[in-house]
Amino acid sequence: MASHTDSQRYLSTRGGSYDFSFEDAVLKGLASDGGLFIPEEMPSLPSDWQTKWRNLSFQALAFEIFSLYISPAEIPSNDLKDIVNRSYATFRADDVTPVITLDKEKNLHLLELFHGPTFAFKDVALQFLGNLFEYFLTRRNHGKTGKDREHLTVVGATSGDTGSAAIYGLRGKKDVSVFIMHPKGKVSPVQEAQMTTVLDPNVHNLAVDGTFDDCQDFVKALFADPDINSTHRLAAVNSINWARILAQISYYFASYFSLVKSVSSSESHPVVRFVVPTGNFGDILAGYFAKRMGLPIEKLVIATNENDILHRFWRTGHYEKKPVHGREATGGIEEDGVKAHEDGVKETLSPAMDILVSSNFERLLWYLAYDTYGTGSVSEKRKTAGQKVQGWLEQLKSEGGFGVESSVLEGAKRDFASERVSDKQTIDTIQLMYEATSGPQHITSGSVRTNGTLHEGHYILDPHSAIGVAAALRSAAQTGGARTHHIALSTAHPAKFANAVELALKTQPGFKFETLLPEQFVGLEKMERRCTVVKSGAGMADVRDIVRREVEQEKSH
Ligand SMILES: Cc1ncc(COP(=O)(O)O)c(C=O)c1O
Ligand SMILES: N[C@@H](CCOP(=O)(O)O)C(=O)O
Repeated sequence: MASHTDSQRYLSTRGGSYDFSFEDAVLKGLASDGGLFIPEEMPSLPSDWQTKWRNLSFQALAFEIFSLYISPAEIPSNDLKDIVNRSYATFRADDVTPVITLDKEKNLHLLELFHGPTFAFKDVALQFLGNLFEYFLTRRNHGKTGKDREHLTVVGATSGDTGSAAIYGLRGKKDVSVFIMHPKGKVSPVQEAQMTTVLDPNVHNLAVDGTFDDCQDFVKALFADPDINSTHRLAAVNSINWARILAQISYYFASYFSLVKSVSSSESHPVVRFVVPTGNFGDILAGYFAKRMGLPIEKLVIATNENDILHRFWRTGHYEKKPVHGREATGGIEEDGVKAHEDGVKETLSPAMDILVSSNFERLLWYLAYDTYGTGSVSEKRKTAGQKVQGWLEQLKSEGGFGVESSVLEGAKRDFASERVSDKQTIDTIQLMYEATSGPQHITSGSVRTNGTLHEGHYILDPHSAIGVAAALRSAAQTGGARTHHIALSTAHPAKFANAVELALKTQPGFKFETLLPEQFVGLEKMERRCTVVKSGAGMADVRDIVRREVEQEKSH
């Protein structure tokens, strides 16, 4: 086990690229063998963490957690504290990620993660990552001028939220250009406006004629391309970047402490399930790290929309882009009566989760392989895990899917459960929660904010958060409700998703969507925009040309 001051090293999930420092892992983003970085050691918590950390502020808690992964030799403690404090000073909530109680009888709580600059959970990690990039570059470029200065070309893919959070985390930062690809016409109007109205010269939006997965494939292809890598230093802002996962671990601990402090003394060790609306598997993976580190989480519940590759994996042990009939317990028809879609990604009312292949699932696969197949020394176990992951991902690429042995699936089920929530159930849940919360008295712990999520005392969920709440209610029914606390992660503000919210609430007396709009969104749609279109049929080389051209133009100004 690593201690507080050891230098944590990072390895690749595909077996290669060992022995990177935190700085290398953050600046490289993706390992050169195509794998994702994970820490060599799962750090152990201090023996007195429950008492020592219980009353810390969010910032102080984040600092303690980050210090288990980043040695002071890499980032001196005072510098790390300063980075953390600056990252969360931009949040509108003093406690950064408050917890509220939606249903006291059912012990259903909501972890509000949308109080950052772009009103989505991504801000928690991307404010931090933006400041980290700046810190490393300032240090590397000290005393350098002109061409000697290191310049980062950040490339990211978004289904709507990562893009604006990355742009807000990096706009105007010296020595950084940021390129964000979004699927054209498939993000919400507010999300599109949030990204494309940022006119700082270092911000470049690309609208790709395709899906989020096409954007994510372009990002991975650019990282694998020797040509662009010989001229540009690429960096990642998606959750393939380890720092994204690390930053998200904090709120699992913070919300656990909020809960412990709010429950009665007879429940000093409450049974807790976290329910996470899931797409790229980054958010829930941070919960998995928290659990492996020692946070007492009974289960992590994956909540998918109708793009349900992960839910099908937990049901069948097969990770397949297309559902394979006969493998589904119900022959392709889920128990909720919704037929699994046949091809590609489906456009749903929760667009930020319209993802076919979840990039961070690879990190979990590595741990499952390590725990299931590892024998011999630690390095032999790591090697075997890397080989297994490599084999599964090759199969995913060549055959569109792979299956795992039952022992691997059992390992996955030990820590996770899964639920799939249809569009109809999403709408029903927004309605249900609106009607069930008829006044602020229903929200009994944490700080209730007048940030637009309440309308005359009724709580308004965004569609992604509604998926988490729907899954939490099902899980509560299965676990016998009250004994288990469910903390559902609320990942975005409802004002970002007019379509679903209006659909759900248009018949509610007196409801007007405009009243939800935070002042930051008012008039956004009329502002000047800048965006380059990547036409259908374009390849990685076309995107590479755009990146080269726009970086050149930016530098010449
Ligand atoms: C609002 C919202 N909820 C949930 C998710 C899913 O999170 P993850 O991709 O980390 O699984 C995303 C994006 O991915 C999102 O933007
Ligand atoms: N839902 C995300 C998709 C990208 O996920 P990431 O967490 O890997 O950046 C988005 O909103 O862009």
